[in-house]
Amino acid sequence: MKVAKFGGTSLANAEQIKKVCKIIRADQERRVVVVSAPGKRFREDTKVTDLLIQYAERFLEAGEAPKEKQAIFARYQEIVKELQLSAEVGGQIEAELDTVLSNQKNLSAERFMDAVKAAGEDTCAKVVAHYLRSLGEDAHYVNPLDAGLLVTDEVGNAHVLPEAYEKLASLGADRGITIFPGFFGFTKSGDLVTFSRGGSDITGSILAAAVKADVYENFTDVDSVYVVNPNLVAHPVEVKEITYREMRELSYSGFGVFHEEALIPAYQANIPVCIKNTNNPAAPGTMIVNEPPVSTKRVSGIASDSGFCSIYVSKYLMNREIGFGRKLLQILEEEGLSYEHSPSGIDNISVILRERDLTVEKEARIVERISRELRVDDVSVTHGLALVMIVGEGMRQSVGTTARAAAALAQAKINLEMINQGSSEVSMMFGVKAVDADRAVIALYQEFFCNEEENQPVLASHVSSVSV
Ligand SMILES: Nc1ncnc2c1ncn2[C@@H]1O[C@H](COP(=O)(O)OP(=O)(O)O)[C@@H](O)[C@H]1O
Ligand SMILES: N[C@@H](CC(=O)OP(=O)(O)O)C(=O)O
Repeated sequence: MKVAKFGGTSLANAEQIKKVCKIIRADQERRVVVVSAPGKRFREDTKVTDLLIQYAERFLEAGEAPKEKQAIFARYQEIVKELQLSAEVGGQIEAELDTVLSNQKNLSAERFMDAVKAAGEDTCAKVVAHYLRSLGEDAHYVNPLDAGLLVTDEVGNAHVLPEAYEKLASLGADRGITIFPGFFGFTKSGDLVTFSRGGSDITGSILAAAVKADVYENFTDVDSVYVVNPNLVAHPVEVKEITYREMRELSYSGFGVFHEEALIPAYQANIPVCIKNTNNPAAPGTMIVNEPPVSTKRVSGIASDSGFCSIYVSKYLMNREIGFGRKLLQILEEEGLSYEHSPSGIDNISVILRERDLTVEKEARIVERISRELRVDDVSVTHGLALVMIVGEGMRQSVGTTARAAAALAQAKINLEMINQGSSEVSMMFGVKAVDADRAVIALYQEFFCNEEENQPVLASHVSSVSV
């Protein structure tokens, strides 16, 4: 059995939904289908999820938001009309959507926001199920509450609870085609909570693990994952196969094509993931697998993400001071901050954080506490950083990758704020000024992918020899 997830771009309008349904009908193994909310129809368009957020913000501010509500209804009305669903079905779908948008009673502002956001996927799932039925298929919408998709109570950032998998397993035995809305689940007390943005990928992965699917197909709008963001480099090299570990690093570092948290459920259940194109389903796509291929390129991908800052701390003989690292991280913990990376030297350490988590007040308090409580020689904060990551299982087997990357960046006149090799040895991180990030990615792409000889395949670590 296959679990197929279709992203917002695949469901942006009636024409796209028709393509999606054709894909579902083309393979009887596609029995569990996860859908996102309609995405952008063209570059300047607004995703339905963003329209819903605008609506909820305005509603919470003014007690009503008729213009914003109409924009949402208009998207679904157009889809319902072009799919030639009956007026009765259209009316029912609209009434159910209206109930969610108008019902703020007994809900806190943040719960209302999550309920409204989730209505994008929920309504879309109902539309797709109705359309498939109009084509004669035995398709049914399933609500995550009834199915048992239990999640933590972290509004806008839920995580699946382990007991959800057992409950969701029975979806595999359901008759016909299950159409399941992505992006949200329910707490044990029955409150709706959404995953983080882009989280329909996570729903698909959870369902694939729960029903022990043969493959989790993730349909989007590109033929494959590319070694670099295709918005940055025209027609970059395609990735045919990539490991969970490489993809996790690259998703974390900015590959927007697949949510970074979506790999874990599939990985733990050993379900291969295939990224495919709704607009070109015949293309083989990219397989995300457990082991690297027998011969693997040293670099599998290059990504970058901005919005980081670094707290630099130096103190003579820091290496001899037992508990220094713990005390430093404890200050961050007490300020409610998680950290991303922490490169260190003998007398100094840097802690990299997401900038959005560090308010001006928190920063001042942290700097003051580090100076006073840890009696350091120097503490400073650098803002506006981007992390550029080169990732590849083959890096473990090859020497000189860091030197080549650093030389390529130097040649492009990009100043390195820091270098950090991931402990797994499949990634190398370069901290650069955010304004230099795109140039850095392009320079690294040219270094590792524009000269084939320079990125010759090396043997993967699990392979001791190849027979020819
Ligand atoms: N390395 C990459 N490979 C492929 N696509 C990428 C990569 N990095 C970023 N993207 C972008 O991810 C987009 C697909 O993700 P997204 O817009 O979230 O799709 P969906 O609506 O299907 O969820 C692509 O159109 C592409 O612009
Ligand atoms: N619609 C939600 C969840 C999602 O996964 O969307 P998409 O498949 O368009 O990335 C969002 O925009 O965040």
